[in-house]
Amino acid sequence: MGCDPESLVHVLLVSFPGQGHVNPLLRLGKRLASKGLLVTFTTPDSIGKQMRKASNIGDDPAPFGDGFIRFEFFHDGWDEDEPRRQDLDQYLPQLEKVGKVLIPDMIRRNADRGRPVSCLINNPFIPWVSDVADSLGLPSAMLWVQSCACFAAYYHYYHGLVPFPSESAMEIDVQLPCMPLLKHDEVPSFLYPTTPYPFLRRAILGQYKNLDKPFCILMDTFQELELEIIEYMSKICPIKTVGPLFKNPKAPNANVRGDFMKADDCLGWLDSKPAGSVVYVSFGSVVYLKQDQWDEIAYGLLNSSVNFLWVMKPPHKDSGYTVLTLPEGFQEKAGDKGMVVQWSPQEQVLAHPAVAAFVTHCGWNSSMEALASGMPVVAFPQWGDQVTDAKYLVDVFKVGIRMCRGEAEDKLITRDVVEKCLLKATVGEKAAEMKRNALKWKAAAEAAVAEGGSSDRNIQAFVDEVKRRSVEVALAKGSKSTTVEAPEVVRGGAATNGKVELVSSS
Ligand SMILES: O=c1ccn([C@@H]2O[C@H](COP(=O)(O)OP(=O)(O)O[C@H]3O[C@H](CO)[C@@H](O)[C@H](O)[C@H]3O)[C@@H](O)[C@H]2O)c(=O)[nH]1
Ligand SMILES: O=C(O)c1ccc(O)c(O)c1
Repeated sequence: MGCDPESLVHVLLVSFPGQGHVNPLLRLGKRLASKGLLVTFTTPDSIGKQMRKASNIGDDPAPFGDGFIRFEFFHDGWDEDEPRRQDLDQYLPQLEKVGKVLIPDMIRRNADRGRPVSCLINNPFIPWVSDVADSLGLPSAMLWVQSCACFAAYYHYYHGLVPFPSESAMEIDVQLPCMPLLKHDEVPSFLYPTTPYPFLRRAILGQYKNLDKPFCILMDTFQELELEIIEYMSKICPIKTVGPLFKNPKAPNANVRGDFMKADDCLGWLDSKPAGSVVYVSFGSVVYLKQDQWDEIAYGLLNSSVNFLWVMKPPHKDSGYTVLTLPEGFQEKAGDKGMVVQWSPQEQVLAHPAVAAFVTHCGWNSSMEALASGMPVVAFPQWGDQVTDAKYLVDVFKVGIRMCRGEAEDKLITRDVVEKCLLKATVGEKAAEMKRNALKWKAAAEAAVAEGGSSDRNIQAFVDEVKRRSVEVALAKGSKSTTVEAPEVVRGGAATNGKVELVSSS
């Protein structure tokens, strides 16, 4: 292509500094860059420093497909070791105060260097980014990083459209349009009146206050996966599904990554294991289990005799969690059957033929990565959207079995239950059925992101719209515009809009 970054339409991606937020927004950035945009990714430098260290992020724009991606971090105004970052009720207002000054500064600096920004994109928890865009006369979009079902649940709660569990009726089921009936504990748990995390409810619902500002709500899901609810919510909000974002067929550049910690090398160990013989166990970046539950999982793994790869990430120093330990003699008993790491290269692990199943907390990134990798799951949700994702993985997508219902149940899952679930997910008819369904979702996910697929058409239409608006912005500002090619005609779809047929024994 041979063009220089300054000649491209420039979008600024602003991320909340959480792993589950950075990963999908950076993946979106790579997708947009591969379609010929200049993408700047920004988040506070407290996390930026960790990302630079873990992923060799350089200072120059990295070529990516037909475009470029570059990083620029900003200081959130607090000392490096400030513990208040762990308290969202304090940190989110601080981010807003600082960001409302520093993001416009960053945009002005870029304009001075011949890279005027044409559009801002944020993820949840930092809805003020669209206010910044508005104040500068720029369009904004938002990337929703959870399922459309959860988006709908929060939307209906926020607008009071259907009854949710309340202090006077704690255990009511919730019926949302175009969704299966959710039991009270399958609704995103931050909406329970008794949630220990009301600050997360406030953080998520903050986005809904500003939902009329972004011209587009991008989602890391795909049409075929959540067909009815996507169609329903699309009539209410300007939704474009663009997932699974971690699959980038046009530019699979694995070097640009957003990990906060360098992944331990476990792929060689996986290579040494027979196909379909390993269970991968990981609870994402924020969930931290109690020691007694950890012990039961440890014994369940040992007693089941399956090979396992287990992620045991260290807790954040200010999280208040005490460091988990493994039972005495665990590593010796496991021998070469088990590997314990602090952080894994999860995308590659899920794609590895040795892995048979994924014990997951059902964060949406992990859920999408599992579905799109054809990987059956054992659902171990704790809170938030995880309990809803678990319901979908098990009962709707039919790729999983349940090991627990969530933290709110306050129930110790014993080693016998862990062992039984591991065996059910790896051998026998149920395991085979889940694998068949998972492979169907993998194929559907690949079709969605392939050229002409539903997500590819949506991302192309979004890029075309950003280019069109960039001309308007430049005209309004009376400044010189970047060169904009005529928008490509949206191609006809190769993907079916039909349902993926699943097998089910229950
Ligand atoms: O050893 C590991 C463990 C995780 N990951 C990656 O880290 C991300 C984790 O994201 P997710 O599975 O969504 O979990 P959390 O980090 O816990 O995400 C938080 O944010 C998500 C988006 O809002 C929510 O869906 C979750 O419930 C919430 O816990 C994924 O991309 C994983 O591939 C690794 O690369 N290596
Ligand atoms: O979106 C969420 O549910 C969620 C909760 C806690 C986190 O730390 C996070 O990054 C996301």
